[in-house]
Amino acid sequence: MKILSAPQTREADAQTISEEKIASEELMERAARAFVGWFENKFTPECPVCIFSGPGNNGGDGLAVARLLHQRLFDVQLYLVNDGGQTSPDFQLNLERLPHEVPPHDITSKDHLLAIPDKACVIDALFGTGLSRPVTGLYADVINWLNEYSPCTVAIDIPSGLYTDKQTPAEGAIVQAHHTVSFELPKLAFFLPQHEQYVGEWHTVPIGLSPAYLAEAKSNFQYVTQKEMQGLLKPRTKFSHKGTYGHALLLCGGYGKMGAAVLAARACLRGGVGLLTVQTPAIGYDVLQTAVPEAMLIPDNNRKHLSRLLESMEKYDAIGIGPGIGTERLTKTLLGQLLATTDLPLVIDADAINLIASSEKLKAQLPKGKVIFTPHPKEFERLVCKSNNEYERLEELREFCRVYQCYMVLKGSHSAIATPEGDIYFNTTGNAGMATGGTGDVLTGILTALVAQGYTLKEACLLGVYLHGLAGDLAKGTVGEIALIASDVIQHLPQAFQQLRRS
Ligand SMILES: NC(=O)C1=CN([C@@H]2O[C@H](COP(=O)(O)OP(=O)(O)OC[C@H]3O[C@@H](n4cnc5c(N)ncnc54)[C@H](O)[C@@H]3O)[C@@H](O)[C@H]2O)[C@H](O)CC1
Ligand SMILES: [K+]
Repeated sequence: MKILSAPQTREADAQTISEEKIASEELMERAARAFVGWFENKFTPECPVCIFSGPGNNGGDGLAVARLLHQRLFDVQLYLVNDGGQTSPDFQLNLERLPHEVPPHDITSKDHLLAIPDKACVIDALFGTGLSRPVTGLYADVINWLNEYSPCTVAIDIPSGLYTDKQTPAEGAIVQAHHTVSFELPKLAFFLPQHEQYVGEWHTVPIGLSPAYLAEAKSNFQYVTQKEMQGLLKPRTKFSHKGTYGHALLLCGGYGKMGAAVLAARACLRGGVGLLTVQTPAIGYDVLQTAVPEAMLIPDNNRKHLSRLLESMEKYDAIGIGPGIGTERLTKTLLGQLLATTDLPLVIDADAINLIASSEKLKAQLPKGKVIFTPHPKEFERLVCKSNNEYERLEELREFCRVYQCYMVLKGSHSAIATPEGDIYFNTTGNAGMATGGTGDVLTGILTALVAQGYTLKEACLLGVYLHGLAGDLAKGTVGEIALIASDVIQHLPQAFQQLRRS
């Protein structure tokens, strides 16, 4: 699903109004009703509501919400914050529609701010997508005060002060919302970890924006939905056999790091691969054969580290390399030989990324259109570069994938999947419990399995990352976030496949 920029949101708005031949105030009413529908599911009328409206249409939404919540028996206090600027026509209209039981209180100085009741919910309707400069002055005073004293803040459309699709200048104040209820689609800003403290939990509510506009709009940013992922999942056919689902080769493990190999191998098998061969240092022989009996094992000549590339790779369909391999010189040589000789698709993770990061020669050997990298932010920094903020990092990510014609999964709370064409997809499954050792090895196993089964590299990235997160979410349901370990993710993969198939 596309993510729109702030100007595109305005265009979508305008096209909807013209196609449906409605007045803009009607779209605002729809938006307010959609917000109130969400709000009523979350809060009861026992909860006092304080609404802070700014001068534009986001403020107008706040006024309409005040009226609708009052009709639904909520106790509403309404504050109009204005430093002397113009108000929008739809703001004016909704001001006139307010019932007399909801008198607006003007806030034109911070001295006008009144204490917020302990159990109140604050609705932030100061600014939305029309924010045109960093928030300072009176508005910043109000935002800073809300951030300090509001027990619970729900932002309408976007936390006020946060830019929709670019870096917010450091001097701008930003609301720290607990919930953000965005109209129709999430904003790009919601997917960046640097904004977690502002966005809180985000939700979307449909307001019927023009489907034609949404279909035609060009955007390099998308987010992954369950429906799209369900469409990617291939069914198994009755007359299939293990050969139908590919043969994966995993190069992983090292002295003291055999766990990484076990996790990757188990995840690869649970990812649906037909056959799996694992090459590990000799020391891993007993470990792998005992822990993962379904996998075939080729021990390396070297006891502790991978050192020798297999002579023939013909029977394999995909190779995963990296978990637990270390950065020994011999292993680096093996990786160089692999990059230079193979025409198989490669999933490159962990120390294999670090090895490539340390060598321009290895980077130059990367086969075009054949590689998926799966770095976490530190590995990304080594492989690509450091960035000043997460927007800059997204640009660096796109550029790297374009130059090297590769795919990359930048792991994080909304993992970003970049393609050689310059598109970035944000994943929507997963949870903080997955921030634990070994979950990356699990992802490598899943991706390798999907590529071996014939999914394109892009499909494998999207589906694999989605399923990995979904399995993590299901695991959270049984063990919670704190105690969750990588093996729990593997254990819940079967359920994740089943849930996606059924959904
Ligand atoms: N399609 C939709 O999603 C719908 C969105 N709606 C809501 O409308 C806002 C966007 O409204 P807009 O009037 O364009 O912008 P804002 O309310 O965000 O603010 C504009 C207002 O504020 C002034 N301003 C901008 N930046 C600053 C600043 N830093 N300091 C002070 N003043 C500032 C600017 O000059 C204007 O006067 C969207 O988010 C939704 O909430 C509609 O309800 C319909 C559907
Ligand atoms: K807002």
